[in-house]
Amino acid sequence: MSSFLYTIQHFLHWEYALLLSVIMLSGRLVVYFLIPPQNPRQIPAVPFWVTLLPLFQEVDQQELFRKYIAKPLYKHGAIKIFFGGQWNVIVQRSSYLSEVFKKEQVYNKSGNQKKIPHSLLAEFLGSNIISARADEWRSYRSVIQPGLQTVFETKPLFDNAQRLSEHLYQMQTKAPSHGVTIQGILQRYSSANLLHCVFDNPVLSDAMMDIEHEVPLHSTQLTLKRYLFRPLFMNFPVLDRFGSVIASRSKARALIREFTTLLQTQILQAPSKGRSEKPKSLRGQLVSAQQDGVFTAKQLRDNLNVLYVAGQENPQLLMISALYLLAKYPTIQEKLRHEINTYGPIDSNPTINWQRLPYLTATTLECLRLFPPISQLINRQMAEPTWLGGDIYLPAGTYIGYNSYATNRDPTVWGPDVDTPRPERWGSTDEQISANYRGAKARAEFISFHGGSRACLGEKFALLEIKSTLFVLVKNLRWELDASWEDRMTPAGPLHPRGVRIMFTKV
Ligand code: HEM
Repeated sequence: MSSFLYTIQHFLHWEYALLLSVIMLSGRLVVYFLIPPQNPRQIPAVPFWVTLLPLFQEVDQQELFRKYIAKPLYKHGAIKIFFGGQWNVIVQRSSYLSEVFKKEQVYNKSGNQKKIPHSLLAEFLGSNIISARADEWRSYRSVIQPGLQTVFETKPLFDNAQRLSEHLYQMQTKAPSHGVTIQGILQRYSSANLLHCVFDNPVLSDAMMDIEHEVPLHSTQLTLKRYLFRPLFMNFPVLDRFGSVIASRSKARALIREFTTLLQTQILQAPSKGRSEKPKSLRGQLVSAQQDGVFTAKQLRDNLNVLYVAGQENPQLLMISALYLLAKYPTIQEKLRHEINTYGPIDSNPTINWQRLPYLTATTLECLRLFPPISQLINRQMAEPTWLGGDIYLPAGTYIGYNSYATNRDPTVWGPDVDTPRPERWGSTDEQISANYRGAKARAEFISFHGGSRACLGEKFALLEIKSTLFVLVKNLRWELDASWEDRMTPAGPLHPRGVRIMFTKV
C-alpha cells in the first residue's frame, strides 16, 4: 500500500514539475516575444499582434500602417515593432536616418546571416554585398561596383519593352473582358533586362521574353518565392530550426539548391554565344574574382544570389506600382503620353536624351516615392549604446531598420498632399528635378535607394530600365484598372498592389 502511495506521489510530483515548467516556459516566451523591451523608453511600441494580423486574416498593410503605425511613428520619428520573432526599432525621421546612414561603425549592418543564421533566408543569401560590413563589404564592393556603375545599352531595354507591350496587348485580346494580371509577365521582363544588360546573357534574356515557353530559372524562382516567404516562418524564423522535419521547409531548401545551381550554370558558366563580354561586366567581374582568389566559391554564390534577386525583384515591384498608379491616375498617364509623343521619332538603336523628358523622370521618382520596392528593412544592429539624434537611447545589440514607405510620405517634408501622386512636386525642368532629387536623397527624405555609402549600386540601371519601360508602354498602350479588381495592397512583405489587374488598349 505504502509503495502504491509513494508511486502516486512520485507521479504527481513529476506531473506538477512538468506543468510548472510549461507555465514558466510559456511565461518566458510571452515576456520575450510579446512584451516590448523597456528600452528605448522614449518611443512607443506598436502592439505585437499588429504585425501578426496577416497570419490570421485578410489585411491590407497600407491600412494597417495608417491605423496602427503612422501616428506614433510620425510623432516620435521612431517606434518599437515586433518583426521576425523579435523586437526592433524602426526609424522614420529624416534627421535620425541621416545619422544612421552616416555612422556605419555604430549602426552596424547585420543581415540575416547574423540575425537569424539558422533561417532559410540566411542559407539562401548568406553573407553578401547588401548585408556584409567593414572589410568583407569593401572586398565585395571592389568587385561588384565597376560592373554596376558602367554605361548600359538602351537598345535591349527598348526591344524588350516593345515585346512586353505586344505580349500585354495579346493577353488582353485573348480575354477581353478581364484585366491582365501583370505580375508574372513583369517578372520575366525584369529578369530579361537584367540578364541582357547586367549579366551579359542575351540568349537567356531572349528566352525569358518568349512567354510561350517555360524557362527553368523563372519557374524555379517563382516556386522558391512561394515556399521561402511563408508568413509564419517570416514572423517566427526560429521555426526554421525544425526545418528538416517540416516538409514545406525541406522543399524550400531543395529549391534554394536548384535555383542556385541554375544561376551558376546559366550565368557564370554559360557559353559566350551571343555575348559581347564587356571589360567590366558584372559577370566578368564575378568570374575573375573567383579565379583570382578574391572570392571563395561560397562568397561568389551568395553574391550572385543576392544580385540576381535584388536586381530582378526591385525593378519588377516598381513596374507593378508604376503601372498601377498610371492606371489609377489617367491625367498623369495622358500628360506623360503627350511629352513622349512630342519627343519625336526614335531610331532602332535609340540614344534617348532623357533631359528632354522631365515629366517622365518626375513620374518615375513619384512612383518610387509612393511605393518604394523595399518598403521596410531591418538589417542593422547597434554596436554600442547610443543616443539617436540625442533623443532616443538605443542599447547595444538593438536591431534597427527603416520604413521607406513612411519616410517618403512624411507630411512635414512633402506637404499635406503627400499621398497623392503629383510628379510636378519634383519640378518642371530637368535641372530642377535633378537638384530636388539629389537634395531629397542627401537629407534622407527620399530613401527608396537608401543613402550614404550603402546606397543602392543598381540605381542607375534601375532608373534607365523603368524610364525605358514607361517610354515604350505609354507610346504603344493606354491602360486603366480593371473595375472588378479590388484596390488593395499586399498583406505583408513588400508593399505593392496585390494581384493588380489592368485593362490595356492600343493607342
Ligand atoms: C527600383 C529598383 C531598386 C531599388 C528600389 C533598390 C533599393 C535598394 C536599397 C533600399 C538598398 C539598401 C538595402 C539596405 O538597406 O540594406 C539597395 C542596395 C543595393 N542594391 Fe538596389 N535597388 C534596386 C535595384 C537594384 C538593381 C537593379 C541592382 C543590381 C543589379 C541593385 C543592387 C544593389 C546592391 C549591390 C546594393 C548594396 C549596396 C551596398 O551596400 O554597397 N539594386 N538597393
